[in-house]
Amino acid sequence: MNLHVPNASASAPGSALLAISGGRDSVALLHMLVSAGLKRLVLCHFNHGLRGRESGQDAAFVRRLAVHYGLPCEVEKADVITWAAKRKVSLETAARTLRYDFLHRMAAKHAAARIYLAHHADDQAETILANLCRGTGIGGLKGMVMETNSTPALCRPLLNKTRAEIADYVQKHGLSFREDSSNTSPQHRRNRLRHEVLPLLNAVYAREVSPLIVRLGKQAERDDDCLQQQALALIQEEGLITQEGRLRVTAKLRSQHPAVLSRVLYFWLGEVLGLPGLDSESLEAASSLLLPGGVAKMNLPEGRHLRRKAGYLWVTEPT
Ligand SMILES: Nc1ncnc2c1ncn2[C@@H]1O[C@H](COP(=O)(O)OP(=O)(O)OP(=O)(O)O)[C@@H](O)[C@H]1O
Repeated sequence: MNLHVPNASASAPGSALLAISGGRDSVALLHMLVSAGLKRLVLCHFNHGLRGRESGQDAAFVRRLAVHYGLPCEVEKADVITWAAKRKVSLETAARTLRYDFLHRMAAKHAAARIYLAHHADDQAETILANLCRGTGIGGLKGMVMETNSTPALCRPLLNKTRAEIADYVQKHGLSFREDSSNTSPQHRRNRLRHEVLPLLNAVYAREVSPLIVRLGKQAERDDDCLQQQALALIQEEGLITQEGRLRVTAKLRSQHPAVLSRVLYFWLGEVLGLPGLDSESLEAASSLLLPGGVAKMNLPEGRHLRRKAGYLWVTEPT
């Protein structure tokens, strides 16, 4: 299997982490990364403790893999259930948040510039479909990116490979891995997409729909990048964002295509002000505040408000 592995040369500076569950995909990626010559790899496993004894056995399996490959290993356990209950979030959200927090701490500890994840094309199709059903804009249609610009970068070298290709690889190389019993539980929406929705779509359209969804994701990424660049150039040229974090409503801003407008608003509200829970619907509604004579106030998630007055938009915090 041809795999593009950034930073694989043995002389590359710094180390990299592999987020490893012990499942088929991350075990395959471990084998590929080592085969590609990546030497300074740290295996990182997060024990969510959600599957009783099975969770402990996964962690023990990953430790044995690390010994087998002669690589360092970090394992951490957290009480995901209590954490989720305290913050009133779903177990899935809590598990993801705590796992990424662990991975970022480990990246700092090992001065790692990259975190490898074993997401593949079928995961990508499920992610895009899930985003679609939650009410995404084009941004959500992009799904996951192969490599983020962040530090540390999140790298997904398997994103173009299908689950079947990875299964073939694992079989060909005789790799053993852990089966996750929760991967079949219909309690998780993700599993229902995987085991019920996608097979039904395949049957209805008499073809594999995942590659089509992945292709749409790539097109969305390209088009969205172009619109984002236009929006960022406009923000800079016009000096749209003030030091106090307000948005200047200029004639040039108002004359923009709605696709550019919504990206200006997303950049301002999401990236600069860091507001959570912005979906395409609220961005569209926010665009209407830019129109002369349109509404001058709208509700934002978490009790905030967006207001327009005297040529500026700004956000008021909940009282
Ligand atoms: N417990 C964990 N500890 C560390 N990394 C994890 C863990 N669970 C998942 N990951 C990382 O996140 C990626 C995506 O997670 P996902 O839940 O889709 O994978 P999985 O089906 O549990 O495992 P795998 O991808 O290894 O078969 C994994 O490929 C792996 O890189």
